[in-house]
Amino acid sequence: MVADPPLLNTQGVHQPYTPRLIVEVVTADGITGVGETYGDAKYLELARPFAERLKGHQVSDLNGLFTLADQVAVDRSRVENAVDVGGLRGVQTADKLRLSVVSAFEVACLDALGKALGLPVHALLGGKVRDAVEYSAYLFYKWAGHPEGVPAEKDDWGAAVDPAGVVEQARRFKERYGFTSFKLKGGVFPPDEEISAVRALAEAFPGHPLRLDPNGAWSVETSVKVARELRDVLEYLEDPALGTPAMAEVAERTGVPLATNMCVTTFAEIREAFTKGAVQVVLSDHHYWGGLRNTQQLAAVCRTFGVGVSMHSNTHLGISLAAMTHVAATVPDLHHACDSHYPWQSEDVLTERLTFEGGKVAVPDAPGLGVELDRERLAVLHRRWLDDDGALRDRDDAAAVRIADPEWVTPSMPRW
Ligand SMILES: O=C([O-])C(=O)C[C@H](O)[C@@H](O)C(=O)[O-]
Ligand SMILES: [Mg+2]
Repeated sequence: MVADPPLLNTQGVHQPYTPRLIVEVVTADGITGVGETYGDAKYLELARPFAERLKGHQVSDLNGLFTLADQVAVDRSRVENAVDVGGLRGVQTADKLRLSVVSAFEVACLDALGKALGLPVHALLGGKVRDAVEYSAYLFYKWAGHPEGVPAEKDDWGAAVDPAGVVEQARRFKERYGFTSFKLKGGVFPPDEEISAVRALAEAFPGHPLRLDPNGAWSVETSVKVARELRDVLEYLEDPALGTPAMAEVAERTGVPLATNMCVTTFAEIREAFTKGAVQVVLSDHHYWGGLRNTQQLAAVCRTFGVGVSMHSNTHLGISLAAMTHVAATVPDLHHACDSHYPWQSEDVLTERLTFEGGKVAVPDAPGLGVELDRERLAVLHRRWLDDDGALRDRDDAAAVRIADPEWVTPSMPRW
């Protein structure tokens, strides 16, 4: 479990620790490869039997991973009527769960294969077309600390609950990491307040690309209003409303580009969304899409339809950032900076953290992912998971708010 600051979203607030699953494959020759994905119980339940089936499998047989995953049963009660990560990434299905698990193993196999061949992962994916991948700062409304009585790592970011706080946070992101584009997680405060925050960012950072992402918290009418008010400063609006028909209406009525990591999360959802003009940029979460090669395939489909592609992230560690960076380096038409939670994570399982210079991560050229697992750090984070009584083993952003406000109920959507 990895320390996470009290970041606010429309469902609640991040708990002090978030579970991540670290996967390690070992070849017959003793070469190891690492991967990372979501670590809630439902992912672990699937990863264990899946790992059993992989014994004796070739690390180069990446297509075979999907066939094997289909043989692993998913507990239907885990996915029926469930929404993933507190409802922030659309409806959960057995297939999406399987793909998220496969992604960690695919990355681990690529890491091992690259080390065996002396090639970086990007070379196994066809070769990099850029030497550094650009990321945007991922701004969050944020409390100064977790609710009283909750033991957690201290962070030095302070609170951000109004436009001035958001601008200050952005300034520090720019100073520390050189980011030049900013994504604000919205859906937290009434839309007018979030419009003011984006306006304040536009004034403080003229010409910098800005995005606002309320995770589908607005009705079509609210989305249209916000889009019209911010059209002159937004690079894109991300998931203002839930679902393809609502997104299509907002796009049609405003002409403001819409991005998504909620209404297009599988290949099956592409046809309707693209035909209706519902989205102009698809943001791949490589875990959710089933790995790096599926992300490349998504990019090819987007290119075919003239739709943009980029990547978004969730709370994650350096293995996932390295994986994102390798695949992003191979996507020819990457015209929007990817977003990453990584700067919010004070902890990692790597011997050396990845760094952002000028808002970019240099594409590693060492064999495999180019990262090394720090087993001691991993053991510390694992010990925290073992010691947890179960309260934090599944991410639950509403539970974290209820500690401060017992009356809190998860808002029904659209919230505004
Ligand atoms: O772009 C997004 O929608 C996300 O990154 C979803 C995340 O779950 C984010 O909202 C969070 O972690 O609070
Ligand atoms: Mg989003």
